Amino acid sequence: MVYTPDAAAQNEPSEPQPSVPPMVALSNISKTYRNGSKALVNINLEVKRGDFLFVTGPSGSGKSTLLKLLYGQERPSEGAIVVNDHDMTKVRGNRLAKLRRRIGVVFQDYKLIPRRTVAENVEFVLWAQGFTRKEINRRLWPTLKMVGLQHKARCFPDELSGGEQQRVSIARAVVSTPPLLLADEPTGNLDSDNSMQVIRILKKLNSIGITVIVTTHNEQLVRMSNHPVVQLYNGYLHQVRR
Ligand SMILES: Nc1ncnc2c1ncn2[C@@H]1O[C@H](COP(=O)(O)OP(=O)(O)OP(=O)(O)O)[C@@H](O)[C@H]1O
Repeated sequence: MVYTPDAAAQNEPSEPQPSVPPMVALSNISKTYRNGSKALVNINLEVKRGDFLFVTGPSGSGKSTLLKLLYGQERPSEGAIVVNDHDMTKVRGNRLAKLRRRIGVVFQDYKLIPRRTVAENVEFVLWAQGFTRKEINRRLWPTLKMVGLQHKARCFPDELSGGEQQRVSIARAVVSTPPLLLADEPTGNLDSDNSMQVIRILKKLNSIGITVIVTTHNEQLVRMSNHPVVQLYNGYLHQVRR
């Protein structure tokens, strides 16, 4: 899977080329929820293919809303969103479902299936996408190894620590080698050692060419890295570090 040459080549980071469209482009995006809550105001943001971006900001500043717009769970009230060459304001139904398979998503609360083992949780994504048994096996083990959990394959989620559960959810998000990975507060429930481990894995995935966008309010994690940072504050976006 992620570490085989073919998968890596598929996502290979490339030199900046003016003709290559960005992975994510938001133009004048605003989002007001039905109750009148203004979550995002006039956001302009471009994320190039192969980039690693931190989105920071206090609670309620619009971080999760931004990611929800990127994977099509919410629609903007105004503006244009293009993700991996698709206009997210227009896609619906089956096309949206298909598009979402090309976006890995990691959540703060893991969202694992409780009665399925680690291996089954990760395999499930591939089954749902119609992969063959042979291909599932080919992808499963390198992915579990990448997150350091091959020895926990037969465990159930409630037999794992929080950090391990989060690593399963990362494995599940990337086992189908999506070109884009969104992680919404992936370290929110973890201590600092586990947080660092999660960020290291995300960086490793980025190094093989996956575009990664991570939201966090953990300033320490952001300071320890040299990746670009944007900050949301009351729905407004500011560039903090390029
Ligand atoms: N489904 C919803 N309906 C109405 N308002 C919402 C909804 N989801 C979020 N909001 C509001 O939109 C604003 C931004 O919320 P969002 O969850 O995007 O912030 P956040 O930065 O991710 O916060 P946190 O760090 O606490 O998760 C908040 O004021 C929130 O109350």
